[in-house]
Amino acid sequence: MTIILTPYWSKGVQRLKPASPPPEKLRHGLVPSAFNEGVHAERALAQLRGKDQPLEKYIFLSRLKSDDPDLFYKLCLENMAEITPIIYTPTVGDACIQFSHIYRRPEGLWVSIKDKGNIKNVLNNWPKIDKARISVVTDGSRILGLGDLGVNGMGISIGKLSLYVAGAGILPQSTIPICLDLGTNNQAFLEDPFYLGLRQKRVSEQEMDEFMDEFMHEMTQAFPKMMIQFEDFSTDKAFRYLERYRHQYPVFNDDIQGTGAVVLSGLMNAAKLSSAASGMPLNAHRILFFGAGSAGVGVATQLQSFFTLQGLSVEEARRRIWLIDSQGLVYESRGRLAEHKKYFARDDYSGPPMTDILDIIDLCQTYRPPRPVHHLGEFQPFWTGFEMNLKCDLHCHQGAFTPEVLQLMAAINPRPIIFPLSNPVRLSECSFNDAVVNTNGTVLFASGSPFPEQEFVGRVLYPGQGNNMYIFPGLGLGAILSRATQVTDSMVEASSLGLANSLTEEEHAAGLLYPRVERIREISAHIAVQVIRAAQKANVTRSPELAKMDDSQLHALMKRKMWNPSF
Ligand SMILES: NC(=O)C1=CN([C@@H]2O[C@H](COP(=O)(O)OP(=O)(O)OC[C@H]3O[C@@H](n4cnc5c(N)ncnc54)[C@H](OP(=O)(O)O)[C@@H]3O)[C@@H](O)[C@H]2O)C=CC1
Ligand SMILES: CC(=O)C(=O)O
Ligand SMILES: [Mg+2]
Repeated sequence: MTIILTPYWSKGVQRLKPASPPPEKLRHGLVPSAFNEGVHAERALAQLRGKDQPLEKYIFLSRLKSDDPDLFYKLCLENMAEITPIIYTPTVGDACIQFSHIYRRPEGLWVSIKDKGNIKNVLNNWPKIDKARISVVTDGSRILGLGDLGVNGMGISIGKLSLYVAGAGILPQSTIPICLDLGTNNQAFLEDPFYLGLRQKRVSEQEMDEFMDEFMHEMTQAFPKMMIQFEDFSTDKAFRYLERYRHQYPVFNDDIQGTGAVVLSGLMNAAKLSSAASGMPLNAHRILFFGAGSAGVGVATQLQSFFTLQGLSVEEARRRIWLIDSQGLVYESRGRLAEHKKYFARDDYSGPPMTDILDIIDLCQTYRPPRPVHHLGEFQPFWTGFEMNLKCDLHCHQGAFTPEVLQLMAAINPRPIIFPLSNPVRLSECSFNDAVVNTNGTVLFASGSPFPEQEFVGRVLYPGQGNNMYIFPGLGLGAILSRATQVTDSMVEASSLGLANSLTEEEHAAGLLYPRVERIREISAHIAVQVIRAAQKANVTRSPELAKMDDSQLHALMKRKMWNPSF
């Protein structure tokens, strides 16, 4: 039996925790005589499985994490496929909606607009200041596809950081979930007596800019070794703050860049499978996005950059992208467009607004570029659509990929690539089952939240999970260990290529687009090595000693640095 301190928020309070192996003299009388750690882990798993509702499981695990982090992470690591959907999407979506109701004890840092001018002191209250390495920061303004959840968004920062620990072996004490309380426009929350945030509407853009400038400055002062992940800011803020700080601080936006990387990776593997049927390389595809927000435009940007590496001109690459937003096809002459949509807006369509997805697919399919483009398959009569989006207040668009859409995709593609990436599950644009049935089993599928495998005419088909959770743990680990001063585009791209080529023979043979989640640590180590190499090339590292290591030494270092639960 060892004695450990309870987590930072109740400094000074001591609590007993069985540890392995328990020294006999401390142990006697403090635990039941037949207590055994192995059995205890099984007991905890049985308790978890005994709960009926996903939210109850979430609450159980959340309590377990604060009582006994070693046991919590042991269970996570040994049961990744079962536990990830509880601590992360989809259940974390319900947990965020209910956060103020299920709240039990503090976890993470809360910085509010009332702290403006005093943020330094708030950050300095963090007890493990010298250990801090990674923070996930949200302002709760666009949590998953659930809209403005105000400070309830803390649940997403907590969930992502649990995956940093489980998926990349970051020390639990090195993680800081942060929620910025800048008000909320969610009226139901403002009227909810249990709501944990300020009772005020969101502050103006100017006020938020001033707050963010102070916050970012103080973060790097208080935590000089910190990497910052921006998470689930609403579209305009996501783009604005990434641009504002990315060249000044080590920061990346998970929804724009992490999603760009994970989707490019899945698409590369999907294109290999589809090209076996069509002979068409990835850079010859046309990509249709359902949703033109931070995720859609983030992925489009990542793909465009990849296409240029594959030999397309910037203009040719741009023309591969088609965007749909809430008003339909995004094109220049449609009228005023938000800044982030302008670059990919079509300039070769000027008719009336197109709002029907089937019509847009037709237009995209029959589109011919203004100038002939040599050997890249531009004139092949099919395209690939993959799609994403949807906000919470738009529940009617859940299931936007109707049977007709799926059937049309299957009619024009031997292996249609369909990625319904919206989270959580209930906002998915289609289910795996619908995609399989309506494409006669030919679909190459990845969704944001997990779906079960399907049997189809005697074969088992596996859905992919195209979720940035495959990227950020490895990207963050690489950035932390190289002590990167910035997160460059090349580092993000390296994470994507690292993920794409991390599948085993067996995973390729099973037709998977992403590796099995049980291998997440191995994958994160692999990604981190690629990220470090990219950081070195870009001259943004502060760890010169890593440059002297070859890849296998670096890989071994990653493994050594990973924290393991001591249960
Ligand atoms: N799988 C993954 O790893 C990730 C998944 N996501 C998921 O993607 C979804 C979107 O995220 P994000 O892009 O950041 O959100 P944003 O709010 O930035 O963008 C949403 C986009 O959807 C469009 N839209 C809304 N309603 C409709 C509609 N009825 N028809 C067509 N388009 C519509 C919006 O149009 P308009 O611009 O006109 O308002 C906007 O372009 C969320 O569900 C999120 O959980 C996000 C990040 C990663
Ligand atoms: C996965 C994720 O980051 C999102 O849905 O916002
Ligand atoms: Mg997100």
